[in-house]
Amino acid sequence: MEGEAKLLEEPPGFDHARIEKAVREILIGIGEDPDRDGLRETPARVARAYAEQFAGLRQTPEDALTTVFDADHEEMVLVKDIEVYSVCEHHLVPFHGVAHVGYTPNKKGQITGLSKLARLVDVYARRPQVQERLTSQVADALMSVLEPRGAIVVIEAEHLCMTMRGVRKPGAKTVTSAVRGDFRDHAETRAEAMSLILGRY
Ligand SMILES: Nc1nc2c(ncn2[C@@H]2O[C@H](COP(=O)(O)OP(=O)(O)OP(=O)(O)O)[C@@H](O)[C@H]2O)c(=O)[nH]1
Ligand SMILES: [Zn+2]
Repeated sequence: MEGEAKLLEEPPGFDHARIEKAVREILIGIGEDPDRDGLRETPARVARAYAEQFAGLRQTPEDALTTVFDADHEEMVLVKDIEVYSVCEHHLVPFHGVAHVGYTPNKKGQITGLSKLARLVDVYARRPQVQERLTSQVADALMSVLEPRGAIVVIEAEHLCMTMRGVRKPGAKTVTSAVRGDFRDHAETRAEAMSLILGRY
């Protein structure tokens, strides 16, 4: 699948004990005392938080796009401003922003539940990511599961690794897009989607 991350064939089950052990080591590594009151439960808390933040590693797009309806609608469907939280794979710190996800139903007029598009974003956002891959994975998954005539995904995000550390440029926004099918082939369809995304309609 285009843009698909190279993951382990079968990602192992989530290993709480291993994460707890590693977080304890990190605390020691930064010069902290992992046995002091405030930190004693931290390794277990981090493991629970990671189980949630990285739940997408154990999910497939089919888990998200569970509902497909037949509707007499072949025009564009776009859900914009879907809040997205992910974690950059370089520094394991968050990047967050909004995703806009659209598609044009196939000739059979098959559509999916609107919430399912947001769930699909989460399947890929809840993994160590780069924004570019997240964007194309959502577009490719939509194409392969729903088989629409086209798909468009635009993500606007701020990366905390550029804000709170490193180059320290708060406010810098990264915009990525992936267009498939008729959004790639027809400039007018793409322009219509972009004007809906930008609120110029
Ligand atoms: N293309 C892309 N780059 C990203 C993303 N998230 C973080 N990065 C970048 O990944 C790069 C990693 O660069 P390195 O030079 O290996 O790491 P570093 O020394 O911590 O880099 P600085 O962040 O510049 O301090 C940085 O330029 C980050 O801004 C992303 O989603 N997409
Ligand atoms: Zn980063």
